[in-house]
Amino acid sequence: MTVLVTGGAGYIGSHMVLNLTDAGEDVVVLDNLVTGFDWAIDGRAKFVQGNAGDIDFVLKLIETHKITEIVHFAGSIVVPESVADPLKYYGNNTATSRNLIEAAVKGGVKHFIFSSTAAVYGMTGLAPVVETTPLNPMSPYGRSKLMTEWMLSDVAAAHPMTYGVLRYFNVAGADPGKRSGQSTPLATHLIKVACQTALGQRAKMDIFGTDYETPDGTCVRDYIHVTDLIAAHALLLKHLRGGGDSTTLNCAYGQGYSVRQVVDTVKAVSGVDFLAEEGPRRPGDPASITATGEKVRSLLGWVPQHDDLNEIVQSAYDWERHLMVRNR
Ligand SMILES: NC(=O)c1ccc[n+]([C@@H]2O[C@H](COP(=O)([O-])OP(=O)(O)OC[C@H]3O[C@@H](n4cnc5c(N)ncnc54)[C@H](O)[C@@H]3O)[C@@H](O)[C@H]2O)c1
Ligand SMILES: O=c1ccn([C@@H]2O[C@H](COP(=O)(O)OP(=O)(O)O[C@H]3O[C@H](CO)[C@@H](O)[C@H](O)[C@H]3O)[C@@H](O)[C@H]2O)c(=O)[nH]1
Repeated sequence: MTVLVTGGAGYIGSHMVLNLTDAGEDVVVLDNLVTGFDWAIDGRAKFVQGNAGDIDFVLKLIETHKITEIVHFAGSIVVPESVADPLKYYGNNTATSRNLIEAAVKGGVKHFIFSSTAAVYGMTGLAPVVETTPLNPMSPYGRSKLMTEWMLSDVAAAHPMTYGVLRYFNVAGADPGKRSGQSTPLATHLIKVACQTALGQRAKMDIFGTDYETPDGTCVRDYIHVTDLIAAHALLLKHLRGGGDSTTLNCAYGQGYSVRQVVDTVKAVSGVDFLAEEGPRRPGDPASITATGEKVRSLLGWVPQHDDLNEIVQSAYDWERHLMVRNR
């Protein structure tokens, strides 16, 4: 059994690679390094640089390395960028995934795990969503991911491949052993940006929108530690290998935090009272999105170990400091 991890040089994918290699699995990473880093790929995995949407290239990889499962992280991930440049997202998310799935079917891959997103739900109100909540994505990013979910469902009905879709909520934090973390210097994620500001890498940060219908007027998100998220992937892989049915699961804790709460937590953890300027809304942002995570707990026996905002922020902050030293 060899697992192909697309996007394994990126933030979340590199943590999946560590989880698999720590468990003694054979892993091939396919990444074009557009946002990822080769140094983030664990040395026990084989790295191939290339495009996950190149059918012939991927098919050859599948045959050469006897790939039995694909965990597909590769893609473009910034919600406001998808509003400004939708074709990039329909290209690198929907079309790339379509080609990768074709290669998987042609190569006889048994199981396929896909990184989907909370953004498939869109505007949902303040109540936590469940997997059956109607899907109404409000950004091209969310729609580009939902189309891949639909393709997987159709393909698995027609071919002998099972799949797992994991809808991630807001991922943050780093490997406890500091082997990887969110490393993109221009990342747009709130916790990353706030940590960079606390460390003086940015003169200030912006709070995008203070007039939302939420308790303090700023957007609410369900932040999940990357280690817990990857544990859900490992359990899902086990489920599929054991003959479990294809499934779609929210990955979240069921606890929402506002932008202001996150900024305050980063200030408390870092001890720095940095400047967070209130500004207009950012395009494509839903006001609030949280999920209970009940299905992933009951189906896979997932038990989060790091569901504490202070711990998540501390982990992200420690990684940011580590990166500063590393990049000096
Ligand atoms: N970060 C989050 O909070 C979050 C939340 C929900 C879903 N996701 C999804 O998780 C996945 C991983 O996100 P991330 O935060 O690790 O992002 P990332 O940008 O760090 O990682 C993406 C990786 O994919 C690679 N890549 C991109 N396009 C490729 C292509 N066509 N062929 C080969 N490699 C390619 C990049 O070089 C990078 O290494 C994405 O699919 C994203 O949509 C992320
Ligand atoms: O400098 C910043 C950055 C973000 N925000 C706000 O913080 C919230 C969270 O934003 P961000 O961290 O960029 O995450 P999302 O836009 O919610 O998207 C992330 O989380 C989604 C799942 O919920 C994933 O699908 C996306 O890939 C991932 O980027 C939003 O309200 C932003 O407007 C700010 O106010 N200031």
